[in-house]
Amino acid sequence: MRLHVIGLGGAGGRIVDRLAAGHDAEPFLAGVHAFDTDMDALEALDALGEERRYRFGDAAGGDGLEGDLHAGRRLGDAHASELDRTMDDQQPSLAEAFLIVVGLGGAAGAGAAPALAAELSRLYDAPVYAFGILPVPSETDEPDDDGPTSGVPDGESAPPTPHRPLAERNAARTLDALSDECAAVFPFDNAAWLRPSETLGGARDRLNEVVVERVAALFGAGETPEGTATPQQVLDASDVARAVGSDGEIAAIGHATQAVEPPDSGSRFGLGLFGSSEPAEVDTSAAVSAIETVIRKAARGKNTVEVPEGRADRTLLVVGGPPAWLNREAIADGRRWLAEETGSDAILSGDAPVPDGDAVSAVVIRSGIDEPERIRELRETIA
Ligand SMILES: Nc1nc2c(ncn2[C@@H]2O[C@H](COP(=O)(O)OP(=O)(O)OP(=O)(O)O)[C@@H](O)[C@H]2O)c(=O)[nH]1
Repeated sequence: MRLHVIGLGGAGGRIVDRLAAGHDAEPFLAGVHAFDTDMDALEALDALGEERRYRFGDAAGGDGLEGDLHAGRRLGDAHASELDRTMDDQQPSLAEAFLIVVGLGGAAGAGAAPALAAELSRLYDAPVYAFGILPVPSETDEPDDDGPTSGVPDGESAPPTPHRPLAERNAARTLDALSDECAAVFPFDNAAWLRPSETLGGARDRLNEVVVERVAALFGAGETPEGTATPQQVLDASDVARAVGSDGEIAAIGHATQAVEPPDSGSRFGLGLFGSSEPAEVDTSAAVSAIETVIRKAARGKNTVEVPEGRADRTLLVVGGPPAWLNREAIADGRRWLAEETGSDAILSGDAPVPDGDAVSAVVIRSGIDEPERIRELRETIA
């Protein structure tokens, strides 16, 4: 689908910069912008040139807002239409969906996100989704000279986790506001993805790569390069919209890939007998097993946010890979298995053929889920 992605604040900017670096040439990425009050943070971006980044909010004097969410909200309200106008050069009216990427514990991004979501919803028919990064508990801990939140001497070890005493409360408030303004919210639980020895500062590039990989896997799935055979069940923007709904519900993304031999490699299965115009053959049991494994891993592996009991009202399954590997029966079996696994009545599914691919992949979206534990913890901070 044609997606217009907006990164707000430090985290949002770094993530969309990485998305642009890895996926700029792909048709799903119709527009990318990074907006921040902090000039230095914007200048540190690599892939997004001047024309795709924009500093707003003169009142912030070119800096971040250091956690002051009220100030962030005021700036967001004052500048939402200016931010929308900044997007005009990338034809937002053609977008089939908008995705606002933002670190929920901050102030500049989290403050501006609800107002920008409201403005985009008011101006365009396309759904506005949010990808909201949840803070880690150690951000609110008091700095401790020996702990991971302290300064790190002489750059010997990983950069520290910045101290943000208001991060959890900002996140809880912003989640609520985004649920009111967005069609759906995809939380990403930094804490669940952080390894025990890591600090947020040291791990952020790795975490950002996971976010980018999932955004691309979901929103890039329906886009086949020109000249590709049409998939049997094309995934489009309305499938995603139906799966995640329009009421601001929380949704989780699972994703897995498994390497397979390209069908035209002429070795194990193809034997080199097929010309390029003939479909290559793949051993059926190998295809069935690859598809079954990848669907299970996407469903049971680590999701963007933990789903209590794995249960969901609605589930979307997208299976991708070289067309010869997309075994219809295995996909149908996978759908049945997933319906049982999630207790979903509605399982939507689609294909994402990758003609020259060397892996099969599955994306599983769960929507209509019980409240994840980490989100309950965050909400308790403002109860
Ligand atoms: N995954 C990930 N999370 C980040 C990153 N940077 C910050 N975060 C998280 O996002 C939250 C907000 O940080 P920023 O995006 O830097 O904040 P900001 O919106 O610029 O707001 P202020 O700094 O308060 O002006 C933090 O509390 C962290 O939880 C990052 O690069 N990757």
